[in-house]
Amino acid sequence: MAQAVEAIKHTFLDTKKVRDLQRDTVDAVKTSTGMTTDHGTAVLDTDNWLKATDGKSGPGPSLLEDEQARQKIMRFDHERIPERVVHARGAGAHGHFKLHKAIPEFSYAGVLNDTSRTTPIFIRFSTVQGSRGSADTVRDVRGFAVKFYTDEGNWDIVGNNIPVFFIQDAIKFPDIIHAVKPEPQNEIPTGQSAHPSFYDFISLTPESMHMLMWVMSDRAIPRSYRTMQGFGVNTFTLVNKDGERFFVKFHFDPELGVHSLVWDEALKLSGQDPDFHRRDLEAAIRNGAFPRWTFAIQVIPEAQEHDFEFDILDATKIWPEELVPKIPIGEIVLDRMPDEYFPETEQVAFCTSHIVPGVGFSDDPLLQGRNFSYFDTQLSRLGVNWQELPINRPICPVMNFHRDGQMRHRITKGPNYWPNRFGTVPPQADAFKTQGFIQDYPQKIHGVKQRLRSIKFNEHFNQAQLFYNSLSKWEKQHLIDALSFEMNKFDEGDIVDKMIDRLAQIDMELATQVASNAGGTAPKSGKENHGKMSKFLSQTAFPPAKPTIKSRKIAILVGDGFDLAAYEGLKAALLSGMAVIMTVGNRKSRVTSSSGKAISPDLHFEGDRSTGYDAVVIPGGKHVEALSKNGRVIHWIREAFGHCKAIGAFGEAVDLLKVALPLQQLQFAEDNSSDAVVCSYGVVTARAYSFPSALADLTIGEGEKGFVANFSYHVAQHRCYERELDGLVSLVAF
Ligand code: HEM
Repeated sequence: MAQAVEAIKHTFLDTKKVRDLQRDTVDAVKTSTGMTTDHGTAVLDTDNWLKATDGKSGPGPSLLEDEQARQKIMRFDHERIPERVVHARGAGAHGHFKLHKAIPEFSYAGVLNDTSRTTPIFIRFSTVQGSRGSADTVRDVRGFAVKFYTDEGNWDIVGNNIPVFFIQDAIKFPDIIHAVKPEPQNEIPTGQSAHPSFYDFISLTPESMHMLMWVMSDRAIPRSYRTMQGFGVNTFTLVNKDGERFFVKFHFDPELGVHSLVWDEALKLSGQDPDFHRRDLEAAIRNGAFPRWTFAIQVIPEAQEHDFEFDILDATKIWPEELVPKIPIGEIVLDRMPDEYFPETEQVAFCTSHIVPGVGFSDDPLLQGRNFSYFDTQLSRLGVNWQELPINRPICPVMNFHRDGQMRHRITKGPNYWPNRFGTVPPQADAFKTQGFIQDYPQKIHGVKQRLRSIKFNEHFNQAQLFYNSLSKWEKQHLIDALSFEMNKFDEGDIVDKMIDRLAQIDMELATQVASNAGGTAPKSGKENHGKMSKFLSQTAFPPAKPTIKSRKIAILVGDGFDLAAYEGLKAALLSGMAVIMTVGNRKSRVTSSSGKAISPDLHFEGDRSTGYDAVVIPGGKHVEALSKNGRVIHWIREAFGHCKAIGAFGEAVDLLKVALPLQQLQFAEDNSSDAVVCSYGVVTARAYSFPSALADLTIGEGEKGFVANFSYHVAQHRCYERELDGLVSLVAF
């Protein structure tokens, strides 16, 4: 799908990492050099292999001696490297971190204390299950991995968009991943957990049930990487100058609020635009709508480790914000796309073991295993010198006696061992001490070796219940629908029944509905639901800071005879709110307005679908007559309605909506002489209309004067799920 975007000039921050990468960046377009081999000699012909010929009857065999041809083929033969064993599909972007609030009381880390710094970052978002070529919008956890290039070394927070994990101990990671990846006998299904192996495993692994609730919720089908929360998941520690230690969890909250696709839309997008999320990220950054997240921490002093009914080192548990409030301390911003995917996004390598002084690990058994796994996997994916790659190397000096190995880049003069007679490159313990810091926190440990888990790790359902109870009505229904969809995909009834029994330990109503939908046996008994709720778990708890249409994608539908003044006024008003506007017409070549002037739409109805947009709007004009008889246009409107998106129409176009959505419950503007705006289930209509003259002051709000103010408000609300709750969606075919 072509996605022309309105180009708005923007600049990225020129950070130390941006400058560092320039050392290894060349611009093929600007170079004055002609083509050369890898060893620098001139290439004369890149189209014809050197052939033996008698000079009369044409070319004979290709000659092995042709070094240039051999090099070209051999280089190509070895272009691929192993994809990541998990999180293979991803998209990355550069940006920076600004600390707003220093936290010396918790940590002496420079990056968490110096508010004057701009710390460069690189983020890679990913799906977990699918291979590199799988679709973006599958139901899956999303990776949210952040590399901070701090002045004290690289710090990686390798998180997800879900705050808990499937398993408690890293030793089970290969099992859960084997179970969720495609079935071993046929490599089916790609990018999906809807298969018996996954449900077999989790029905036998009750610690997975909390995470399962999150994965079956709308969190696992985000609208955009830009509308996801990020969570460090594991428990880390912070140490302050006085040697006091704190447990910490890391959070990223999106400026745009948390917003998801609906399942039918996600399924369709997997085919219509498998690159939906990476395209969205790139479009936003190139348009200057830089994605932003607040960086926040939750902190528990070491002495309070055992004060909770759950174990704070258990990665299948959250720290409810009612008990441990989040402290916002800074902001991350993404403002630059990579110049080349492979050397940056593919070769970036994150390690949970990459922390900076002032940040430490905890005994979280999942984290401890991760600290081994990431470093280890980079060895086979990238080789032993992977930390020298431009995207991975720190911006601060690196100096040690690690040497050699494949693809060693750096040349170091002098000794390669310690101690040496020059006293060169000493360990920095003394320097640390004189600054009053401790590098290795003297943590007390138990004295017996056993394969065991903490007793509190045995409780698996309280927080699964808390999450389920905290969802809005529509979120609960989506979760039930998701489980019903997934378990519809296989016939192993015993697995379904085992799952129903597990679900009954969360909520009887949930289990009963899924059993009915997925053909399982209705549960007879379960665990009592404690009924507790948290205010911070539903997506509805994370609206945008203020209503905005910034970076939202809006389609304006037009056909021959559209009202040009109305179209131009509408477009200008929406652009002033920094929305991304695409005009979709009955063809891409010139569509003529009622005044005779023509425009060239960005796309045409057949070549695009409503799924790629946040909202659809139709200006008035005579085009309405033809559009009302165009099945594809009717489908555009019905599909946007079914996916609960804001829909707007004004002037004659209100009649088009009445044809497309003939539902008694919907109200439309009727009085041709009035500019009153009618908002009904996120469908916004007005007969008479005018547009704001001072476009810089686009007002957004329900009940404000004017069509655009009200339409924009409903776009800003993301979706109108009341349509589902009141049964309107099921009345429309889409
Ligand atoms: C808290 C639970 C976990 C979270 C939040 C998490 C998150 C992530 C993320 C975001 C990535 C992708 C990094 C990138 O974009 O390059 C990743 C990759 C990976 N994870 Fe995890 N993971 C978790 C648990 C584990 C565990 C328990 C293991 C193994 C013991 C593990 C092993 C791996 C491996 C091997 C990769 C591929 C890394 C690469 O090739 O660069 N993960 N994980």
